[in-house]
Amino acid sequence: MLQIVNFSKTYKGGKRAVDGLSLEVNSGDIFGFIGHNGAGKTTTIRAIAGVLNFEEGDILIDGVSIKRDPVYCKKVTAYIPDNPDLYEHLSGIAYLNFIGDIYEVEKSDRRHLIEKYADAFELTSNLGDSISSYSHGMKQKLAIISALIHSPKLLVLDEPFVGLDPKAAHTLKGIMAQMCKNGSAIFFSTHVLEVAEKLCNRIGIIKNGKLVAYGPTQEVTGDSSLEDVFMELVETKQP
Ligand SMILES: Nc1ncnc2c1ncn2[C@@H]1O[C@H](COP(=O)(O)OP(=O)(O)OP(=O)(O)O)[C@@H](O)[C@H]1O
Repeated sequence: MLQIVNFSKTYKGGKRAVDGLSLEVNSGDIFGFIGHNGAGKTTTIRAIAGVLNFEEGDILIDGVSIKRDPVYCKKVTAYIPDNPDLYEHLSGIAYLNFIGDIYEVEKSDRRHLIEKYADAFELTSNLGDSISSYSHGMKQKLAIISALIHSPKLLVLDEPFVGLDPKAAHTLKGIMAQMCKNGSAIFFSTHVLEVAEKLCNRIGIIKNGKLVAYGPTQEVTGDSSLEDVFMELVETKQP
């Protein structure tokens, strides 16, 4: 579902944030992308989501290069940034309908999905309120619901559990597992290694823009915990 092929990104000013990254996430996978602050996670995620241009390498979603057909790729992908930027002057329900219109979600499906996910995240009674009155966590829940209502083939999340209360985090984990059972693929970054270890069937660890570990979670961790593996990889000095 997601193929990253030799992707590199150098920002203006010369910072090489990601260097020759290649990985695959298949339908049914929950892929955890782990790395220290500044490792290159958000850069990679923004490139997958089609909001960051890049020259080197390619990214394919559902077999289609985002350079060749960015509209198709955006249509089948949902992206939830770590700090969602929503239209604050809209009410929650107006925002969800706006997203539903953009993704051409049929009206009766839309109503059903909004009800289902707003109930799951306990946001139903707030949907009529202006987004400007929402707390950070409520905005994050709304962004998550807006991503789920168009049933993406690929769900991309940047630090999804930061800012969510424990119940909402639990709900999101359940929904992610269910989506993968139904054939979607999920790619998310996290600093919470226990969550990655429990939730992800595959993981990648990025260090200074390079992938230093990658594969099925159990193969990457072996007999150690993910935390031990991560600390060892991150603390090892590069030659
Ligand atoms: N717009 C930019 N211009 C220049 N350098 C940038 C820009 N955005 C990110 N960088 C640099 O690229 C590197 C990777 O940043 P990125 O945001 O991808 O890291 P990250 O792994 O998401 O970190 P964190 O865990 O702190 O969110 C960092 O050294 C950062 O300073």
